[in-house]
Amino acid sequence: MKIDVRYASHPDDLRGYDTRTLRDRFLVDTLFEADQTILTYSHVDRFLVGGVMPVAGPVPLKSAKEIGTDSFLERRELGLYNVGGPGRVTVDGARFDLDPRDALYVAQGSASVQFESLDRSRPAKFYLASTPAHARFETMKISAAQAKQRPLGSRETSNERVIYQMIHPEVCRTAQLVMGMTMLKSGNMWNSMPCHTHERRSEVYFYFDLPEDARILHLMGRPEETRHIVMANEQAVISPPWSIHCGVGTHNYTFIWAMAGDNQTFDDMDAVPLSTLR
Ligand SMILES: O=C(O)C(=O)C[C@H](O)C(=O)CO
Ligand SMILES: [Zn+2]
Repeated sequence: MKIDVRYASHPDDLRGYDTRTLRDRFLVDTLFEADQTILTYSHVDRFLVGGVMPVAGPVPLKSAKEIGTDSFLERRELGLYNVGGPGRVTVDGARFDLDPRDALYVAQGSASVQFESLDRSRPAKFYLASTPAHARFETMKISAAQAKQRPLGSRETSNERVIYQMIHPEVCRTAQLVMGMTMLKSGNMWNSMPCHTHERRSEVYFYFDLPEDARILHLMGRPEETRHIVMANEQAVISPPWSIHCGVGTHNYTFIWAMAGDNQTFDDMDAVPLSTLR
């Protein structure tokens, strides 16, 4: 298991960041390596994000000194998506088979979690997001068909997309974690534009379904002082509570968003008028 620790930063710090520093602080550039658990521990809302790609055999989810408990989920909850081939997650002996784009919420207090691929020639890739949890709720598998779907945007503004709210209070109860998937329609490149902030919550975006030679320009920073991070397929980016988070691709793509903080109110966003962006 590998864990990279990221500290929280003050918005004013961004003024002095060069490209390398910006990427080191916010970009999670590698999530999947065969039979490895690759995690990033962010001090922003104590988010843990990462990936597991089991190839040779099952991979267990282990705790670590950075997490500070005997088992990973002793004081945390976990949301995950399969973005690879067919896979299986076993939680305290209960098996959950996940097709591509299926999600699983794993309850706080679950003692053992194990990941495996059902077809070694097409390994499963599990994208994980975990946050501290004060209470235990039900472990639950959620497919895109069970999601609360919210179509948004238009072709004219190149942001026609569907938001699939999956680990969301109306679908699956959690202590604080809220997760979903946004799929852009073909020919549409912009996500989350017009953009927003929500100081009550922080967020992590994980981009996938992007061709290898395509890129996304992810925008972050305070609305009046923005920066961009050039991102490739299957990379994630941490958005502190003070930051906008939106992007434009050279091709359409899908992304998984995960939020944690003071509320679970998806629509509690502070819209940023385009005229104020700098
Ligand atoms: O496409 C979008 O717009 C989104 O998916 C927005 C994210 O869900 C988000 O940032 C929620 O706060
Ligand atoms: Zn947001």
